[in-house]
Amino acid sequence: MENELIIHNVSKTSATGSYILNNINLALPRGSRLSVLGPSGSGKTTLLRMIAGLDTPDSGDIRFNGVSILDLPPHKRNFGMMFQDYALFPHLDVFANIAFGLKMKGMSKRDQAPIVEQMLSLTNLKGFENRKVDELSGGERQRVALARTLAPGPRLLMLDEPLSALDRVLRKHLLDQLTQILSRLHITTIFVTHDHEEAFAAGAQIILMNQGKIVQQGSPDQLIHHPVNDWIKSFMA
Ligand SMILES: Nc1ncnc2c1ncn2[C@@H]1O[C@H](COP(=O)(O)OP(=O)(O)OP(=O)(O)O)[C@@H](O)[C@H]1O
Repeated sequence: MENELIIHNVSKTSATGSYILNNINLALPRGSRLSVLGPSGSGKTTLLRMIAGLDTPDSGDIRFNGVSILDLPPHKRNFGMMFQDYALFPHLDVFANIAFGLKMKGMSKRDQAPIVEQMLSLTNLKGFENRKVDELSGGERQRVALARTLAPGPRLLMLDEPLSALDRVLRKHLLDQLTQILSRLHITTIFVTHDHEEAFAAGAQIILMNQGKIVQQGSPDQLIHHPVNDWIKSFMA
């Protein structure tokens, strides 16, 4: 399958000279789902921010459909990113939250409506249009955030710890819901987490990061049964 996103020799160092990302190489086929797994501080969010255009590498290249995107500002990349805290607008209702990106694109309210309808149906939120976001449960907020991210039709979807704000008990259930929604979409997706179970459920391929490096890439089975070093063995245990 053709690779859609290519990350080539990407590195970034901090002001003190230590690596935040150390020679990252990655190729994602169109429609694939990748989980980025690693402990806190391993560089997962920085990698997403670079793909999104919110941060720039010191060296290396990021290409989408064969074209370098490093000079494109975030809004021109047409990628969707959902953050840990969802960053919803509490004073707006569900409809206005989902329509936000469409409004920013200058789309008329008339044209927004059918897209918002489609998103409400995809995320099982029909009937919630006029509810204020601060009256919703954590799981409902998560689905509003997903609907808002998907409404403008992004070419790539990035989810940064999408379950971390939720109750432990709810997580498994919501992870199932999230993966069901994603499997209906056929959109290339990158799912960042520090939780093995979430990583395995969300992506067919996993990259395991530590100290700014990809230490192993493979299927859940390869990571569990064939860890390439002792650090990975103990992290997976
Ligand atoms: N702009 C920056 N300048 C200096 N150091 C930075 C910068 N951005 C991130 N870092 C450092 O780089 C490392 C990687 O951070 P990053 O947020 O990417 O990790 P992470 O794997 O997403 O962690 P978490 O799971 O805690 O969110 C951390 O040690 C962080 O403190």
